[in-house]
Amino acid sequence: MSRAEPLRGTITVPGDKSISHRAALVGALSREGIEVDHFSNGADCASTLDCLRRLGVAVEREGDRVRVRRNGPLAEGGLLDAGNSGTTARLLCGLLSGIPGVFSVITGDASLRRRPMSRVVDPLRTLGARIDGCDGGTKLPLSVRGTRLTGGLYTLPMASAQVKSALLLAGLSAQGSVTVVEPRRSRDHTEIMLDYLGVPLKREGEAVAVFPCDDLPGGRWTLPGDFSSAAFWIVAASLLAGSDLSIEGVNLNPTRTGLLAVLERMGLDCDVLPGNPSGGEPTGTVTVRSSSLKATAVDGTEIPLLVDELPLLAVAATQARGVTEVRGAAELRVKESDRIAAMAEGLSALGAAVEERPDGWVIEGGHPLKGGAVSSRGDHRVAMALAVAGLVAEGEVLIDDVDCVAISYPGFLDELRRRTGR
Ligand SMILES: O=C(O)C1=C[C@@H](OP(=O)(O)O)[C@@H](O)[C@H](O)C1
Ligand SMILES: C=C(OP(=O)(O)O)C(=O)O
Repeated sequence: MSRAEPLRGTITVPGDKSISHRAALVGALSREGIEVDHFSNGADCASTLDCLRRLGVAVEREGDRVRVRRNGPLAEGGLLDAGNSGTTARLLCGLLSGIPGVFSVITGDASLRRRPMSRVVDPLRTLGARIDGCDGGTKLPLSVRGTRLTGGLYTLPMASAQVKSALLLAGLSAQGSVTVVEPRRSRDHTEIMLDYLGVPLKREGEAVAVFPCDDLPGGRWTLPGDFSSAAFWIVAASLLAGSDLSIEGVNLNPTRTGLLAVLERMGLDCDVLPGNPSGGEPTGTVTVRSSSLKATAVDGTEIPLLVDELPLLAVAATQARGVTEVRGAAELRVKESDRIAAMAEGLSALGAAVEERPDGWVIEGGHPLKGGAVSSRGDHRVAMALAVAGLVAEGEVLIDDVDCVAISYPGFLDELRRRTGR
């Protein structure tokens, strides 16, 4: 089979998925509402918009422009289907638990119904939330009977932007302030957005506090490209000889760009050109050239800054000189699939030397990849990471269930084929 063509020129990626969810949810708490351009075209954010429509929120979508506005009190939502989206389920759970008189049941697809929900249910219950669900409220479906929550302080046992954001959204309709303390900073898009819109918020180190606010100010802005989607192009360009690719208008929030720091340590040849901030978020252009990578070690302190990019880092590690070790990433076992097992299985099937650990991998680089049949396990990030591995494999790589890519990046595989010929 022919080799993949180098990646050259410029590219843009879909609007940030995490920020799109948040813009929609914040809009639902505002009579003025939000209007954003470059809203994510992924299925996860469509799930958030569908849930909000069911709650009687005014949602309009024209291409990648989305308007969301609170249209009177929220209606009984009935059954809210978060699909494959952990962010939708967990953030909605927080938002709805504080709205008196609104009863809803949040559910999701088979993957989401396996994922842990006690991480949001337990802290919300300490504020007085009335939530029940499968396995004692640890799994979806969850029933949420909205009630006036108390304020309080919650110290998170793990760095999780979803748990933090669920609590902050709940706090906006509580009786007193809600403070969340994280062991390490996770993505801070909720804080940045509330601050950008002028919602009172206090940040001190890893603590953030919100105050009751029954009608949020609205706003209009353009969302940056999703760094997690750009990441596939960054790694692909670094691995393909002769590449020189610029990804424009991408979010450069340091709580998201941990992969760049790790790859730079591995010898990535790249430039970052800052652009204009959008909605309070830093953005810019990332230019990547083919690079000769060497191994590195990543531990728990860095994990929150590249949690969704770890499957892709595993691919880069198979092509680096030396042994790369990723530790402290047990969270990957409770994502859309068990991403530690999925990548160990997939990359090993292609000839990589990958040892699976409870909380990561040990990967000996430099073994040439061959073709083969691999499983995405229905997980969008696994499917796309394996597609990037396929670019440098000697034979054809067949990935099952690739439609899951539409969860975060619907056009990815077509664009990859068009640009690389593979
Ligand atoms: O808040 C968010 O938008 C997200 C937070 C992360 O999850 P955790 O909060 O579970 O770390 C991340 O993996 C997910 O893709 C999106
Ligand atoms: C883990 C992810 O998303 P979520 O938790 O929203 O399903 C992801 O997009 O990689």
